[in-house]
Amino acid sequence: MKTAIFGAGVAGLSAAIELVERGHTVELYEKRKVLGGKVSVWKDNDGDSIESGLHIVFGGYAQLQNYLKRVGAADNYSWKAHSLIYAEPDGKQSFFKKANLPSPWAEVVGGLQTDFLTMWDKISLLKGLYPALAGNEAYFRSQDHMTYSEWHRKRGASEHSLQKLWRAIALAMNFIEPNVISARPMITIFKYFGTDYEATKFAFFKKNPGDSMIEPMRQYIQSKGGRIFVDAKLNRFELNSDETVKHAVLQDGQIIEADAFISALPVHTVKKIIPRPWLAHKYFRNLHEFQGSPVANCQLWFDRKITDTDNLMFSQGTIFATFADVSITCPDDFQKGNGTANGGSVMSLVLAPAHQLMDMPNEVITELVMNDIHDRFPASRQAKLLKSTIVKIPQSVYKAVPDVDKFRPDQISPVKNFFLAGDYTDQHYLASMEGAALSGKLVAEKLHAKFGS
Ligand SMILES: Cc1cc2nc3c(=O)[nH]c(=O)nc-3n(C[C@H](O)[C@H](O)[C@H](O)COP(=O)(O)OP(=O)(O)OC[C@H]3O[C@@H](n4cnc5c(N)ncnc54)[C@H](O)[C@@H]3O)c2cc1C
Repeated sequence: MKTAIFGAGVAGLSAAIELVERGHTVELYEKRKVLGGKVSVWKDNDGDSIESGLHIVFGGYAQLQNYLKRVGAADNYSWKAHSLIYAEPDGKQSFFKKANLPSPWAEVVGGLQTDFLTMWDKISLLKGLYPALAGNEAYFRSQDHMTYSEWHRKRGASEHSLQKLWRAIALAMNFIEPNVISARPMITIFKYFGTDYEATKFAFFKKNPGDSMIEPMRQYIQSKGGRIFVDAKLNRFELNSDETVKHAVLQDGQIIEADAFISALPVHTVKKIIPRPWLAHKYFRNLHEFQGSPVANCQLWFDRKITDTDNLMFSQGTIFATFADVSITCPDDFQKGNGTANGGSVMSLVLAPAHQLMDMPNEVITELVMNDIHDRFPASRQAKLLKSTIVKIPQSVYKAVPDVDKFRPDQISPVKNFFLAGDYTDQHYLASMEGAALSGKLVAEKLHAKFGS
């Protein structure tokens, strides 16, 4: 059984791992020179690692961690202290620290001790968010018709906690505001956050996601006989008379024959390559319901440390939503002696919401970022900025807006030899590395069940 997979992000790589292990002949085609998709990392001319985006592994990412173990990368990430850290003006920090108790007491006691919420915030949150903590999947799905802001206000939770606490979470999860994101993913996260201590721990890759995860995945797939081609852009599918795929055609005209074809492309690309006859199926037409979230990642190299925080940070009222000093959190890469790093901070910052940044010159964006950095990290005012980079992704993960969840497609399509994988396909996580990993597992299991090896 020969399977051709298009797209070497986490979804395509995960599907390849599963299929080579089941004895399939696997060929993986990636349009870029670098693997990993939204998790990709490459070196610039100075030898510095440039990330598509700062990436965190959550304790609840069981499937992703399973793959990291299988490919020999279980020691390539490290857990950080279990708290949400908010960078405040003038270098202050506020914390939501989980207490050392079983859930939900860890969260209740931690929440009550939090200094950046008022007593009214805390009481209204406890009362207002209860249905989320007690809810199940059916309840979460039933709330998908409204935005998170609507849900929050309807539950009587305070406006201050919405802006202070949950706005940062919405921006971190999906790069969109709470009055845009659906209530469903947010309250699903509350459930995890409020009831499962382990699920909400987070870890950083010791080097970067490329070296610590994508490279071991590549090596593993190739060691099992899988073949990976880069600079290999899928152009189109040509069909048999029964509308199954006859073969795929790459941009350079090369024809790819296989028994089964998996698209592990981002949803905005899949929409462009779906052959016209397939649009007779609602399954394929539904893909047009998805829009990508714009996001940008900024990296700043300083000549000295501007923070000593070894963890993810959030902030409100800044151009960046989540960020970290990767010279501290990812010590095996962004440290003294590597490229531009000279012992100073290397800030990696996710800029969101980012729609207004997509056409802005990078120098202007860097200036805006630096203003906020000076405000949140006063030590940076004495530091010299050695270098900055910006990566813009106009269409990253799909926008989890109200009523879009129901359009997430199953991995099995109505076309007998064509399958979908990707973080946007139907699995129980939002678009994320775990969602992509789950989609890769599901597509391989379903394909294998249908065809065998
Ligand atoms: C800034 C940022 C920060 C993030 N932070 C986190 C985080 O902390 N934790 C987390 O879990 N998730 C995070 N995510 C989300 C996570 O990166 C994605 O959900 C996940 O990586 C998506 O994987 P995927 O394989 O579904 O898609 P992709 O990564 O988009 O992979 C698709 C692949 O298809 C390739 N491709 C496209 N067109 C073609 C073509 N025509 N032919 C061949 N190949 C093609 C692409 O180059 C790409 O390699 C973040 C995302 C961004 C952008």
